[in-house]
Amino acid sequence: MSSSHPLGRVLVVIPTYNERESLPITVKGLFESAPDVELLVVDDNSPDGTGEWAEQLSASDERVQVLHRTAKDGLGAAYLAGFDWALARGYDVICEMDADGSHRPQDFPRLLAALDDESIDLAIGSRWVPGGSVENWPKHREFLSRGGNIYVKVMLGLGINDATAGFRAFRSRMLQALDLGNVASHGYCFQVDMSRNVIEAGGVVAEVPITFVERVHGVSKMSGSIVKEALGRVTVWGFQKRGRQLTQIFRR
Ligand SMILES: Nc1nc2c(ncn2[C@@H]2O[C@H](COP(=O)(O)OP(=O)(O)O[C@H]3O[C@H](CO)[C@@H](O)[C@H](O)[C@@H]3O)[C@@H](O)[C@H]2O)c(=O)[nH]1
Repeated sequence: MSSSHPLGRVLVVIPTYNERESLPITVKGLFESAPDVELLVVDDNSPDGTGEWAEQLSASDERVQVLHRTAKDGLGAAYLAGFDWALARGYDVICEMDADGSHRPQDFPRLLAALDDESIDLAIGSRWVPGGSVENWPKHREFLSRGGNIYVKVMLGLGINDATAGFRAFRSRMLQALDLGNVASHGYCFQVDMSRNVIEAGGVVAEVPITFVERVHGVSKMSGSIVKEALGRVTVWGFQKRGRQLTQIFRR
């Protein structure tokens, strides 16, 4: 299918694990807000039938494709599979969006519009910039997200306020310039990993304020191991960065 979107062919990748109730609402909202984009659902063999539902939709809507994976293997691996799929098919813009309704479809056109500026390589829908907000998010999650982003800022100095955000639009040329085979993060740390890779490759990031809404259906896949992975990797990347800086200073 060829899209008539002014930015070219735009693909939204939605990773799913047990989102049977949320996904139909999200997809309906997405196509109401942006009828000229395409959708790839990357499902990790959800026991609740999410993948089957997406497959049925795909049969009746040519804008929708489904990538079935055999088992739950984390958000990062699902997105990487989706990016590979999309890059092999020549999309111009590749987006990330959660299935659970946290990313409001009405914010999506504003997110994409950030790429109207040719110099922007990645647009991030951000909770932690002026105008951004969260609704009904449990206090401990807000604390974790705010605290995590402060830690990322201190350790990595990326200049991004919401480096863990999962509502994103990448220009494909940016993804092509990255070594995606080296991105090993499984959980939400994947978002920090991608932010870091984009900045280190010289990419330009814009943050667009969004309202992040706590899901109504289903449950978050957040876990202790996801937090541990993020803490561990960000700490290692931070020390590696400082090591590189020190080496440069001593070489002068
Ligand atoms: N295919 C697949 N999808 C997954 C997996 N784990 C999670 N997902 C999907 O990834 C999306 C986000 O997962 P949630 O578990 O709903 O995330 P959250 O708790 O709302 O977390 C939000 O905050 C994080 C921290 O700021 C963000 O990093 C994350 O993107 C999201 O916005 C959902 O569509 C969910 O089904 C997995 O192992 N496999």
